[in-house]
Amino acid sequence: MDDDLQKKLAPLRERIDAIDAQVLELLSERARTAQAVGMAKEHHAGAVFRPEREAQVIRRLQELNAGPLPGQALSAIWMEIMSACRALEQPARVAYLGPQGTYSEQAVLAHFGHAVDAISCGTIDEVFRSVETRRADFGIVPLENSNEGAVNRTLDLLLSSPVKVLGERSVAVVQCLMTQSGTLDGVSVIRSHPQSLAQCQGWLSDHHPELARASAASNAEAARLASEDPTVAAIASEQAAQRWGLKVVAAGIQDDPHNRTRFLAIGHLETTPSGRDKTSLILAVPNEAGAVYRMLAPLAENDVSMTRFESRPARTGQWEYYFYVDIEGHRQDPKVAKALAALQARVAFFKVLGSYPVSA
Ligand SMILES: C=C(O[C@@H]1C=C(C(=O)O)C=C[C@H]1O)C(=O)O
Repeated sequence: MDDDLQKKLAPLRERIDAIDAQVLELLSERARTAQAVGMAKEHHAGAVFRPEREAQVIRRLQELNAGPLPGQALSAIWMEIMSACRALEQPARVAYLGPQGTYSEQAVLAHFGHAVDAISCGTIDEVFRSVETRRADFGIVPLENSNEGAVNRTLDLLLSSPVKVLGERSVAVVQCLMTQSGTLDGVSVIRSHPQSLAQCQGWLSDHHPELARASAASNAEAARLASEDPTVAAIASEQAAQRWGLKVVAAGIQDDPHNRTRFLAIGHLETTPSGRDKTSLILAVPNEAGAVYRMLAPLAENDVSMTRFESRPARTGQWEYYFYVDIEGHRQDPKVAKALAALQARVAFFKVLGSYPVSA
């Protein structure tokens, strides 16, 4: 390295070393304090993971932040700090739709941090079952994709399962084309989950109309298959490429550059209000004129905003539907509580899936 540069860097690096030592000292102090919280909770049989508190910690730091680090970087750093502190109390066991390298795994790490026992499941049903039987403390399930719409299996299981929704996490979907060699030489087929193939169909038709497309159980499974067969290319996340030792041929090939998937965190916890929350409900009304209008009136009357409305056939063969409704606010907020009480009195079916912090 050139001498001049060396001279400039040496004192700056010394300064960084000194700062890191201070940061470490403070982190250790924070971890000891979190352990004290853990002991108090154990004494009172309180839950280790408190989503509303974690949301507040991150929101407060976002407000305090004067830069230069962007807010997103702070959130990611503090998520890991809290994850490590939590793990001193007890590492969370989190079930997700595997295998490793799926966007679901990314959602686990973004929502709970890396200091967790991530349990890979073969199906969305298995994720729910793992939480219900308490093999896992929490689960992460895909709810909707900004391109492809709702994940129906998740909607159906939310209806029948006793688990609660305790958080949401949106993950940017960046689809990558990958092979063993990093080129498409000798490749005859592109494999991926059908939803991912659908998300990239414009790009594939423009760039590689000659290559056959075939479905795989998951993107990560497609990557695994490609790692065993040089004639297979996979569409999956960059993490899957790393996991299976593949090279990326093209990145960001999804037709919509803003493609995102929203996941829900499920478990047995009831969260308390964090200050900015959402409540998810399932409702049904008799199949008659004006019923949906009347069903929703208590929300408007109590000034509660609806942020999502989705219907799903009730499978009675009668053209009846379940409505999946998200509203702003926590079920313990007075105006939400009032709206929900009025709503419950007018519907044929009423289920609160949970109230939880709006994700940053
Ligand atoms: C330390 C606590 O326990 C966990 C860890 C947190 C943290 O590290 O800040 C926050 C909430 C909990 O998930 C707490 O409840 O305050």
